[in-house]
Amino acid sequence: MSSPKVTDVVVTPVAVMDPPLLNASGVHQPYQLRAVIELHTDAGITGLGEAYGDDPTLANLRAAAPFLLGLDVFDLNALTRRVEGALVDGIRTEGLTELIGVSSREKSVAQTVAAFEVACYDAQGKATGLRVCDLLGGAVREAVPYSAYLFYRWAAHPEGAVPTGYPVDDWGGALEPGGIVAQARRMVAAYGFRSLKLKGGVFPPEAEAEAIAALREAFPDHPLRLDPNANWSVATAVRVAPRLEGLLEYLEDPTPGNPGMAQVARATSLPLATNMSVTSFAEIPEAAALGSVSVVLSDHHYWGGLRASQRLAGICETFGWGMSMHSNTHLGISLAAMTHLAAATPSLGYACDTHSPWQREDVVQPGALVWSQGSLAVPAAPGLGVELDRGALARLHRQYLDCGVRRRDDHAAMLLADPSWTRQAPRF
Ligand SMILES: O=C([O-])C(=O)C[C@H](O)[C@@H](O)C(=O)[O-]
Ligand SMILES: [Mg+2]
Repeated sequence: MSSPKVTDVVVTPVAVMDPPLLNASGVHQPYQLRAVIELHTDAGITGLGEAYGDDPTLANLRAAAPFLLGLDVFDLNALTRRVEGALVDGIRTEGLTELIGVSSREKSVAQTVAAFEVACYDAQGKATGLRVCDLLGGAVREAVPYSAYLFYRWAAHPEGAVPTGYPVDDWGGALEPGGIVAQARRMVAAYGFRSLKLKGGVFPPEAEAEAIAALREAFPDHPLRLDPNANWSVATAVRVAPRLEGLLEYLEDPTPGNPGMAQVARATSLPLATNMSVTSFAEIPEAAALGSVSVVLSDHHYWGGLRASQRLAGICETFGWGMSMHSNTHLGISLAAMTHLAAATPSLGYACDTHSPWQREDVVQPGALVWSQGSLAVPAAPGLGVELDRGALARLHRQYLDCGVRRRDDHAAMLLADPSWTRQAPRF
């Protein structure tokens, strides 16, 4: 078999409708942006990848694309070298959102490599007839558990934020414990999720602790998580965390930075998890020295891809840290990649996050990703096991061109509803 070589790289930005989900930064915009990557090869095989679709990410993907021509899709070290070489000058380092930690040059390179690496793996699988999880060392689980991602939310985006005819979803608002429990009941009934994660940092911690208590009462056996996205001061977190002991499987990013997280860790028996204070290899030594975290949420989109995520898994094992998986709004290509990675990573023991239940649009053909009892079966077809829906891709690209959103900005979206709103970090 001769290895497929890249002959063309196509990066297509798309916009997908997103509900008004509240978080520490504000509220989700009516559209979230993604980029679909197609690596065409001389073997007639096309590898698929998916990345954020904001302007800085697109600029980096497009800067790297010409350097990939002729790349052997099996030569992932060459991929990294080529992307690093392409981004020497003019790299865009603005982060997607403060909710996934600080931005850096290293992280922007890692994001760009990751997007293309997934597409290379998809092409490798299609060339060999193997699934991506098999290329990653073999599946240790054929069904990957995910958690229900619960959000405080409004029923609809504020007036003026959406074009005429923008369809309101049927989830309704959820601004107090009863609404969160109802949301959880619907999600658990539809998907069978076991772990339940509440996105916090929206209301005062006592109110969010009440929502957790209500979830515990309604779901006595479901592991629970709360993620205030670093919107609590150290003092607040030290006061509130002990009250959550016995209720949560972990508390995610109560407060910013490893030094603050370490103070909280000393004040509670709760495991502290993070996708904010440890989001790159450079941040690991500080976390290990301070003892700030005991669970790391991987995310192949910014850790540098599937191989880098497995490297992270090894480091987590060394330090005795648990591993979970973070999610931003994503489509089916990323969901397939997350599922293959989790299937092939033995120590990824916690149910992964996914925004899937909130998405109403996708670029992949239906049928490959099947939910059962809160888990996704690893797709059976070679590569990632998902196929592009070209009609949907064209429609969602048109939506991107028309919607005017070019960067994620939850703060600006919140200001539309409340012009007096100010971002304080941490707020509580
Ligand atoms: O676990 C997390 O921190 C996230 O998933 C960050 C995301 O950006 C989430 O908060 C969101 O989409 O609002
Ligand atoms: Mg988080």
